[in-house]
Amino acid sequence: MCGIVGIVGRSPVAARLYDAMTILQHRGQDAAGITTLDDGRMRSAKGLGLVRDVFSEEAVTGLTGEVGIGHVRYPTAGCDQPDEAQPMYVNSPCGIALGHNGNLINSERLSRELFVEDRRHINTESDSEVLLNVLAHELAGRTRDGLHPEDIFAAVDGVYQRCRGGYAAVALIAGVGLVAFRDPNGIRPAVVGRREAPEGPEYIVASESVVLDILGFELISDIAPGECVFITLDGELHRKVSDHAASYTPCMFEYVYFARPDSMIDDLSVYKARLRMGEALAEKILQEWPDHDIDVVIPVPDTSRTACLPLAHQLGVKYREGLIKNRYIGRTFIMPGQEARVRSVRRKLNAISLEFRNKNVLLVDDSIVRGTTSKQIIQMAREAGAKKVYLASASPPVRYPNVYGIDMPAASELVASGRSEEEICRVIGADRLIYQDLEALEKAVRGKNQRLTGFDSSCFSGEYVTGLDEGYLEELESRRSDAARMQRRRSG
Ligand SMILES: O=P(O)(O)OC[C@H]1O[C@H](OP(=O)(O)OP(=O)(O)O)[C@H](O)[C@@H]1O
Ligand SMILES: NC(=O)CC[C@H](N)C(=O)O
Ligand SMILES: [Mg+2]
Repeated sequence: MCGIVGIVGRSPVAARLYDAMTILQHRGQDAAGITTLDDGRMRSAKGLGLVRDVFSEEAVTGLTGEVGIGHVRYPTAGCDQPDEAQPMYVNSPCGIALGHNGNLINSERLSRELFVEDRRHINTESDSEVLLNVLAHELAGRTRDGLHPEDIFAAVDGVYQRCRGGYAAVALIAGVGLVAFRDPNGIRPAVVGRREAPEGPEYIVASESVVLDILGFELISDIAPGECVFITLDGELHRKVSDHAASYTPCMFEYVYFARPDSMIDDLSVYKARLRMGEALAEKILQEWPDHDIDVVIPVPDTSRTACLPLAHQLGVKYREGLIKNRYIGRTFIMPGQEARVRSVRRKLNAISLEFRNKNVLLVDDSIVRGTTSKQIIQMAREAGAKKVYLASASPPVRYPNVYGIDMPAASELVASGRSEEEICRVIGADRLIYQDLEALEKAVRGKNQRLTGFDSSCFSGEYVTGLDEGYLEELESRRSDAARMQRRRSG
């Protein structure tokens, strides 16, 4: 997953973009970048690593301008090359910089088309470079007397017709303004907000509403599926939903794991959704296992905490923080490479023995993906003296790859792929394993929201809202599995 932000301000924006990116850091830890626009000139700085490592104070000060965009990256295409860091830039038909969250499922074909038909050269393996070039090509036919809102909307319509997949993007167009758009199914999230500055209104676009809270902007709304938001350099806001809008199916994994709990996505509080996930899971446990012998409920920090508290409450069992997290180690799931992920779990989590010794413990996690975390913490719980170790997951078994912006491309790496729940339980070494049902999860997340068509729950159900070309998943696995990546690295 990646994080995007864009601001059309009335005073320099670089420091605010920097702050926004630190707020979105949980969405991508591999690379970060900012591009600003100052008097027709784009200024850019980007690099590999966390936001605080990429930007010195001088670097931020050098990014002058009252309009700009920022990006934090967690790759789903290409790898961790510096030239794949975003925002990316093209200079034809005018200066355009773009930051993208998501993943295109037809980028190979588009890349060939761009080369052969549109005479554009793609220089990296990044699908975001493809998206940027499609946008640039669509704008190119429409720049006769400058770019007006209708031209921008028509160009983004062209993007919707050509680009399949999940995408929320923010682009800066020199001399024109800031453009943001969201894929026709609304898979990836994006919101727009406003703030009254003494000099006039300022606008912001971001992946998550928490950025607006902290930077003092009012949330106007989510960007709708298939909607384009265009803010001119004078601070005029234009919006249009395309006829190509298809469904309203945000990514379920945002609510389960990715987003911060203090964000609102598509009118749903992530925090409340997680509380309801915990309640629903408790109901299932009580139904299937009324005579359970759980002595204590312990969350696997951080993300599962919100769901774990109401779960323990509903079971009538003590909630204890028995696993302590080292706050200086980032999210392990989004680290590149299985080796790094395995090492990090142990360095990141440690058990407080007295909460485990001679007890039947229920560990609660938000999700079990590769099983990296669960295998290790179950072992840790046993070493700390637990009598029985049970595990509950607030989401169903992850059996299918994600193709819309979360880097789980290979079914063979998912611990639940092709396995029954009993087999998974054995593999991770638990005494009992309880998963949330998909129907209960969707009900818990949706709450009373009637606007959504449903969710993209493909990693749980294997049903992909955009449909997939025959052989796509096999090709993705052969290109992006951990083994394939290691092999590529070894052969230079
Ligand atoms: O089965 P796995 O492949 O291990 O993936 C699932 C785990 O990874 C995530 O935690 P992570 O450490 O990334 O972040 P968190 O601190 O936000 O929970 C998630 O919350 C699960 O704990
Ligand atoms: N996780 C994401 O949103 C990744 C964006 C883009 N596909 C990249 O690899 O840079
Ligand atoms: Mg976790």
